[in-house]
Amino acid sequence: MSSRQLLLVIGTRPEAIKLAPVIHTLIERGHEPRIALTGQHPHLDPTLYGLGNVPAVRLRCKAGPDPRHHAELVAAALQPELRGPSRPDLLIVQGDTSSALGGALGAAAAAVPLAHVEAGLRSHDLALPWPEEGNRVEIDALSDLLFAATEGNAANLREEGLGGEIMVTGNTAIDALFQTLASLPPRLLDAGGLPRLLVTCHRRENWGLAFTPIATALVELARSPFLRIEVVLHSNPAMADAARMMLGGHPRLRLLAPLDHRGMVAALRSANLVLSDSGGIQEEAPALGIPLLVLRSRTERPEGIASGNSMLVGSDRETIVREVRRLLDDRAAYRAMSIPALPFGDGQAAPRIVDGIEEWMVRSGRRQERQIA
Ligand SMILES: CC(=O)N[C@@H]1[C@@H](OP(=O)(O)OP(=O)(O)OC[C@H]2O[C@@H](n3ccc(=O)[nH]c3=O)[C@H](O)[C@@H]2O)O[C@H](CO)[C@@H](O)[C@@H]1O
Repeated sequence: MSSRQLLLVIGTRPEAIKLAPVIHTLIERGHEPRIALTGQHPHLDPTLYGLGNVPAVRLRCKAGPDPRHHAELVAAALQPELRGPSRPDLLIVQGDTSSALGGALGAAAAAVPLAHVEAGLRSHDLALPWPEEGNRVEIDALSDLLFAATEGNAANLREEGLGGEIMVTGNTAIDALFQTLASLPPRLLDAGGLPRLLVTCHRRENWGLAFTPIATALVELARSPFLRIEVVLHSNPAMADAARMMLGGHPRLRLLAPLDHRGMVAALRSANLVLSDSGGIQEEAPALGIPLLVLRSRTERPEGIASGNSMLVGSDRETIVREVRRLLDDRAAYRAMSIPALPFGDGQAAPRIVDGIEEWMVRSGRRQERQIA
């Protein structure tokens, strides 16, 4: 079975975090996967995710202002890989980036079967977030294998009547979270320390001027000497520059350079409250039992809200300030949001995904044998 070729597309940090458990499981089971690094995050270092020894092809497709154009660049740059002597039997993409869409378009053009990890996420609004919602819809429609993280995600796919095979696996974000947690030293109790508010913000709808109400809310919250606020900057300069300009130099607002996954999980684990528009953090915070206020007006991850761990606050200054203060003042409301829950998976998504891939390979091998006979 290991002679079958598997190629996984990775463009950004979250794709590396979420595909690493799948790649490690494939290797443990004797497969020899390869990765295609698209260049969307140009400084992405595979060694940080334990992927240093995985054969990699670098596509060098820098992301520009037009994500569709980037997807098309990735699709074109993949063609020699998809049509040459190392043509994969299956191309695997994850999530909703333009790299993932590029992988899917490239696979379709070269008639290479496609698997989508984290299929079926839907906000049901193409603008929120743009372009990710449209990317997901398009990738799912092109996929032969659809690995849905939750039953809700699978139901979204069934409603669309797609042709691919659907399997509910959990999200590999939770596998990665548990693995990273296991590598951290035990948490020291910060007895008597000030409550910590951890903030991340990078969605396109919060870029530039749209970040102003969020920044104003943080400055207002920072008036309290009884709160520590830490803002983790994103590697995207558009976001980091806006945050530095609007928040830099404030004595009670610490701006942190982007963290590696260990650093981020450690920061999440020791926060009292998180404010974020990140998809991955919406999955991780409930598992850690850290209340999360989501800086978006809609989410494709309603499971975190249903489990009581997160709440949508959008980007309205007043709502953000009110909800942060309420949770810090109202012990019962805080406690209700801090019960750890696993609505996105139990940490065993990668073995289920690899089971699905192996079963699919056996079936497709039989189909090919029948065609030859
Ligand atoms: C619309 C949407 O929701 N799209 C998502 C988008 O990604 P995102 O919004 O989740 O992106 P980020 O917030 O950058 O990443 C999150 C991960 O990064 C870790 N992290 C964070 C800050 C840091 O300084 N250091 C870190 O290590 C963090 O703990 C977490 O694991 O693309 C993914 C791939 O396709 C999709 O899966 C996913 O739907």
